[in-house]
Amino acid sequence: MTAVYQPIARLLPLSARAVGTIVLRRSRELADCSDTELGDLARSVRWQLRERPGSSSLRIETFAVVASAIRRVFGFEPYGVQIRGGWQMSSGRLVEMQTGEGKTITALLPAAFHGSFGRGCHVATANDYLAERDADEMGPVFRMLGLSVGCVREDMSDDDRRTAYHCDVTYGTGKEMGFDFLRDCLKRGPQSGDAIAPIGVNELPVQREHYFALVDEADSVLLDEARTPLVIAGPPDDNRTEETLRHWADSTCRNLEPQRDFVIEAKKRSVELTDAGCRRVTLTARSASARLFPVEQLFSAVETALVARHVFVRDRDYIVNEQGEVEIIDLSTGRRRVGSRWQEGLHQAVEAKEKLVISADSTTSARVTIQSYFRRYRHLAGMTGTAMSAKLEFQKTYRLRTCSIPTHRPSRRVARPTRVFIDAAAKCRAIADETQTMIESGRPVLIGTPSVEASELVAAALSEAGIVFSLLHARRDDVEAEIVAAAGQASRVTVATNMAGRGTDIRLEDSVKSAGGLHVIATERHASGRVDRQLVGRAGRQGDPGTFRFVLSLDDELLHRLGSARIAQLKRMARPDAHGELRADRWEKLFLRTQARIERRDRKQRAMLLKSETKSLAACERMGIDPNLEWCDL
Ligand SMILES: Nc1ncnc2c1ncn2[C@@H]1O[C@H](COP(=O)(O)OP(=O)(O)OP(=O)(O)O)[C@@H](O)[C@H]1O
Repeated sequence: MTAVYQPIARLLPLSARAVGTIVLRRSRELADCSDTELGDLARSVRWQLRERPGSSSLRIETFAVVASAIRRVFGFEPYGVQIRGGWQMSSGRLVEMQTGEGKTITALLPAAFHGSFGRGCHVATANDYLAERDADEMGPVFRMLGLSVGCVREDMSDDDRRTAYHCDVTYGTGKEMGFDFLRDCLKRGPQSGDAIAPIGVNELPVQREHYFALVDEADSVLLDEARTPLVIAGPPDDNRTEETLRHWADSTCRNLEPQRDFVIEAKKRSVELTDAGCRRVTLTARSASARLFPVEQLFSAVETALVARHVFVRDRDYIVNEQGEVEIIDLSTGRRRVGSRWQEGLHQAVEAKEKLVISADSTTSARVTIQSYFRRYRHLAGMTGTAMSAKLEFQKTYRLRTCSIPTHRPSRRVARPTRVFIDAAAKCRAIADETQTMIESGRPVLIGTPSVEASELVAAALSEAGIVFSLLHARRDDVEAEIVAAAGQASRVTVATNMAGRGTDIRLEDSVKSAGGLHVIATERHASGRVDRQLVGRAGRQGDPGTFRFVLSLDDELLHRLGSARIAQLKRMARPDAHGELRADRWEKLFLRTQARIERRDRKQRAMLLKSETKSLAACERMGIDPNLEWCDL
């Protein structure tokens, strides 16, 4: 009978390519057996694997069984390159597979393999939409093999979370998993020392051991999000004094003048008061309660208020939701970071600027960096379309070796030459013209913008040109799945922030494929080149036709880091044509150089965070205390 495991006689050494051939051959042999027989075979292989976890023959059989289940559920079998990618991940590698090559299906192979050991396999993705989508769509494959699947979401109760983590395979965002780990640390309490008993102590943890994590969109989860540690806030400080201070600082900073009273450090996103500014602050009238603050605290509050007013922009860095709360927008994903708050009074300063109720400033109870959270896993693997450029960082930080998997079919994605304009208005006009040309030929267009604010600017230009479009950004995340599902229809125009730039699979109608596929217009270069490559990777997937173009301007957010004086100077030097267009061959380099500089700075910032974390971990280890709990008196 086909559904009986037969060890493969001669196995090693085997190349990943040969593994692909063997797995496919074996999975085709399993085509005749019933679903029940396949499930029984999966169970029997699983028990044997627990006895002999290192057996390559059993791993191949597991892959063949998963490949067979994929064919039954989706109607197609995995490609040889997907099996190669899955094999590398099951061996603890980080795999670069081009955008649209089918990484979600590929992940089933290593996830089912490691999920077989009954110790939990965590599939960490970049956002809730992807986690839920993948758990729903991939669930039937795991269930056919007798493996349980769960998904952790932000709004879940502890009991539901515990159930999800007790499944063989658990989907969720990297952040949510990190926060669950921290909440478990708080429940456990410090391992030694006279610490204050935490809230919820003695409750059961929700997570089990950290056995295997497979990180999807690995560069976003492990690098971009790793610049800020995950923090759980403790009990708030007294709020009345805070409120007085923030309101006073906000009204004071309105009377201060840039350059004379304060200097903005655009690169560091900070503001410093000059001597004249300090004098002006000291002389500003204060209410009785504001007089209680020492002068240094007043300076610092005014500087924070100035940052809130001049550096942080509504609808780019944050939105104000219907409940009148400030919600931070993650610049690399374009999504709201629910529950996240800026520290050191900045959140309150933004609330004062927006005339909202000032929330209490919280203290920190527990924290962990993304780096040290994922280094806890016994086995770590990952996949993304953009890994090779950060290969060294992955190796150094996570001890992850990166390998690149070729595409199944040659890519038919074509880059159209970049266009650069003198200002945002000229750029938006050109975007509207190009969109009009594309929709006339029956092609859908995806216009990627870096912020809610920028997407509304483009939207206004399209409306003016009479173009109908759908808008997707952090304030409209409830209609995300609907908009993405329609984005591949003929002549459909979608304007989206980075939310649609990663992971989204825009499926094309047949007529669209013959018209030339999806056209992506990237309206700015992002602070990271990887994010740009992800956005243009929405076109030309799975060997489909597709094109993309960068349309930039000297008003772009990326160039703000150069400072307003330098931008004004560049504009004076520029020689635009009658439509405001510049010679891209000369100007594109400016964008690429600025981007490279920011990437270097971000890399350094992550390295520094890891260094300081490593030091404090070593100190905690020497003292035998839990390094994630802040109330421990170090
Ligand atoms: N073996 C296969 N045969 C046919 N279609 C496939 C196969 N594998 C995946 N696909 C399809 O390819 C499309 C792209 O898949 P998916 O979104 O997983 O790509 P991806 O590599 O994760 O892309 P991205 O990097 O943009 O997230 C999906 O519609 C999926 O159903």
